[in-house]
Amino acid sequence: MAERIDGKQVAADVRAKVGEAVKTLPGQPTLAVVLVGEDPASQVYVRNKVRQTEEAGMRSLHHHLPVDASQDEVEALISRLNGDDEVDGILLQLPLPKGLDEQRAIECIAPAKDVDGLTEASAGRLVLGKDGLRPCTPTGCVILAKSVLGDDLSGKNVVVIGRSILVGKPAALLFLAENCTVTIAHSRTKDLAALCRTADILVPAVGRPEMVKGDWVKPGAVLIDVGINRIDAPEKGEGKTRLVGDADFGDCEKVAGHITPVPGGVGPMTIACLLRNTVIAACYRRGWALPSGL
Ligand SMILES: Nc1nc(=O)c2c([nH]1)NC[C@@H]1CN(c3ccc(C(=O)N[C@@H](CCC(=O)O)C(=O)O)cc3)C=[N+]21
Ligand SMILES: [Mg+2]
Repeated sequence: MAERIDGKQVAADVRAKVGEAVKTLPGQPTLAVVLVGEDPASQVYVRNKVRQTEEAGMRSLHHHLPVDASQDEVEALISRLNGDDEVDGILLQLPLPKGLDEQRAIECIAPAKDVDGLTEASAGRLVLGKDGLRPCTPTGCVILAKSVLGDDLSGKNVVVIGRSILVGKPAALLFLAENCTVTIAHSRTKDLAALCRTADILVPAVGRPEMVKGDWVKPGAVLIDVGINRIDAPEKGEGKTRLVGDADFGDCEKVAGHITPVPGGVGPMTIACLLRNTVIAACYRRGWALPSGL
């Protein structure tokens, strides 16, 4: 039976390290969170981000625009935060309400404050192997893999399933930067199961509930499940739902060596890495030395 990787615990460890790092800095990093509209799930995420930012000893500013805010209003707020010397990081909560152009809005964020790592500048620096702000969920995947395999991932075969801008592509590049041998699988990949069985580290990130089965997994492999899918759960009662990953946990845990659960796996790491990026952004921008142990 696979050992469970406790993402909640690893995320708490990262946040504790961030908190320790913050104490050693000459000033207090500030994260500005921008929420547009009233999406209930986004409101929960934003509340968690604000709370955890403050728990790590940083300042958070919360900006809320109405659901009918125009593209110009969103971009004007971002420009103002770009120009505000107090602000180290800007998080534009996604998705934006219909009618707004997400990519254009993200592109307004000053690269130095891009704590989500989603601007063209951040993506370009990742491809070029330059230091910079890395996307949070993929960074969380690498940290989770290291939590069981140790810091040296060199030579590991990694299969990332999914090529999204937010997760799949940057995850592949981050594992490549760790000297892994990386394959990106996607909807046109032939014999996906056989390819997945070559993976020492398997990273499904497609948003398809329980797609990865036990016989896709190499015995002893590390399975980092990025999917967070809400599905009907009639066994819990009428109208009830539950969260599942992209891997069939009950099936895969019989084969894998280590496996992340959903919930409690990659999800909590995303926020922890956002806090970490806020410290990194503050240090780069203000010319502070990056604290060790981050
Ligand atoms: N600019 C931006 N950056 C983001 O990083 C971003 C975003 N927008 N919009 C929404 C998605 C989603 N996201 C999650 C963060 C934490 C959990 C998380 O902690 N999930 C818990 C379960 C939560 C539950 O029970 O619903 C877990 O997996 O254990 C999930 C999803 C960040 N996102
Ligand atoms: Mg695809």
